[in-house]
Amino acid sequence: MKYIIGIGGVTNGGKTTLTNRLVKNLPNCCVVHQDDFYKPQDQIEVGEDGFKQWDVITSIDTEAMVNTVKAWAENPTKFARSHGVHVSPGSGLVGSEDVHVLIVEGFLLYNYKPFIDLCTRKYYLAIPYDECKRRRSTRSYTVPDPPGLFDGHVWPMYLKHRQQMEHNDVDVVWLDGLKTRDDLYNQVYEEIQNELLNGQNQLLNGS
Ligand SMILES: Nc1ncnc2c1ncn2[C@@H]1O[C@H](COP(=O)(O)OP(=O)(O)O)[C@@H](O)[C@H]1O
Ligand SMILES: O=C(O)c1ccc[n+]([C@@H]2O[C@H](COP(=O)([O-])O)[C@@H](O)[C@H]2O)c1
Repeated sequence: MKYIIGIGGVTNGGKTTLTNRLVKNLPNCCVVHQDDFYKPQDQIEVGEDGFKQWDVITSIDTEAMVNTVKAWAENPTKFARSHGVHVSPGSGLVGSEDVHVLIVEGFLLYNYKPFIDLCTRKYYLAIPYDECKRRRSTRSYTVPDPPGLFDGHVWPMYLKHRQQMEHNDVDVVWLDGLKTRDDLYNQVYEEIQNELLNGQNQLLNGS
């Protein structure tokens, strides 16, 4: 059985922190990071505002990302092994080779329908403006933020994409990124485990 879990939401909402912990603890779990699909820097457009437009969907090779997710779905065992993920042998119960989980983590996951359609469950981490700006100011990206980028580009694009997602009625599970790391992890881990158990029970009951 295969489960694709999206961990989306605002920049610095805690997506990577939550993802890293889930990946360590879920059975046969692989991960895809949306940031790894950024187009080369010279292909990132400069907007009328003078900023490089990092926070728009066209800056990401979404097709390549979806193809990677599909490659996992075609053969999760092969994908896991080629990405150094240990695959546990088993009998069909949770924790066995028959259960495979892929976590896809990124800030613009739910504005691209081909990806939305692949997801079993879609989480969305949100934090308020002040906290987001504070966390972002301590972060160093491969390309450092120029002065004014957060207020001039990052936050307005976040609001725009979030509105678009809500307008399209994407059925996300909202997560309050102000909760502690432990609380977030425990909530999401438990929900995913329940989903895996339900899937196993349905299989055992033949439904
Ligand atoms: N639940 C949390 N509470 C407080 N700080 C957090 C929490 N989760 C992550 N952080 C911190 O916020 C920053 C961004 O976290 P990260 O997981 O990299 O976010 P994202 O992947 O969403 O950009 C890091 O400094 C991280 O330690
Ligand atoms: O990863 C990169 O190469 C990169 C280069 C420039 C900027 N970024 C920023 O990465 C942010 C998304 O990643 P994250 O982990 O903060 O959700 C987004 O807000 C971009 O402005 C990321």
